[in-house]
Amino acid sequence: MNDELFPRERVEVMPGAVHLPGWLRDGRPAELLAACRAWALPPAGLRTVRTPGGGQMSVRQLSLGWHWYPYGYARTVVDGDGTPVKPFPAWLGDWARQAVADAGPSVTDAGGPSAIPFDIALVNFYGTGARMGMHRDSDERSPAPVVSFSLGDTCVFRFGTPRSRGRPWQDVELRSGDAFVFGGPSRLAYHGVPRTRPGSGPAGLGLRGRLNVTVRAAGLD
Ligand SMILES: O=C(O)CCC(=O)C(=O)O
Ligand SMILES: [Fe+2]
Repeated sequence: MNDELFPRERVEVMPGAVHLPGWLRDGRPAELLAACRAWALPPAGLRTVRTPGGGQMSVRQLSLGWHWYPYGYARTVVDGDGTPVKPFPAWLGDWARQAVADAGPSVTDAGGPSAIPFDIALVNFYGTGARMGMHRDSDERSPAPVVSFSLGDTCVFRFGTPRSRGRPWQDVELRSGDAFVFGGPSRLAYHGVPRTRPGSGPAGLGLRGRLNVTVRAAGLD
C-alpha cells in the first residue's frame, strides 16, 4: 500500500542511478517480506558476515542464487554453514526487470531490460544501529544494473560516484516499498547506508527493522 497523499516522483540522483519511490505496490511488500522470512531460516539462512580484517558487518545477510562472501561469490555458504545457497526465484528477476524498465534507459549500457539475466539476490537485515559503509558492488562480472528493494524502516541511502568513497554524494531517504536502480555510468559507484530510522516503517507490514534486497546478475557460470 502506498499511503503517501502525493506519490513521490522518480528521481535520477546521479547519471544511471534512479530512485523509484513506492514502486512495490499492492501485495508485493508483504509477499517479499514473507519470502525473506522463509529464506532467513537455516540452512543457508541469515548470518553475521565476518570481514577478512577480523571485523563483522552490523547488517545480517543471506544470499540467493550465488552466495556472496567478502569478497567473492560461491555456490555454497563457504563462510558459514557450508550448505548450498538457496535458489534465486524467477519472479524476483521479473520484478527487477520491470523496475529497470521503469527506471529508464540511463541505467543500462546496451539493450533493453528484458534480456537481463538476474540470478543473485542479497538480503540485508538492519536492526537498530546497523549501517553499511561506503562500498562498490564490484564482485559481479556483468555490467547489468543492480536493483534494490526496501522494506520496513526508512534509511538514509548515500549514493556517490565511481571515483571515490568521498563527496560528491546524494543522500536519499529509502522508505518501505521503494526501489532504487543503479547501472550504466553509476554501476560501480560507491554507496552506503549511514543510518536507519528505527520505528519508522509502516505499522501494517509487521517488520521491526529494515530489509533490503538487491537483485544482481553474476555474469558467472
Ligand atoms: O541496504 C541498502 O539499501 C544497500 C545494500 C547494499 O548496498 C548492498 O547489499 O550491497
Ligand atoms: Fe551495495
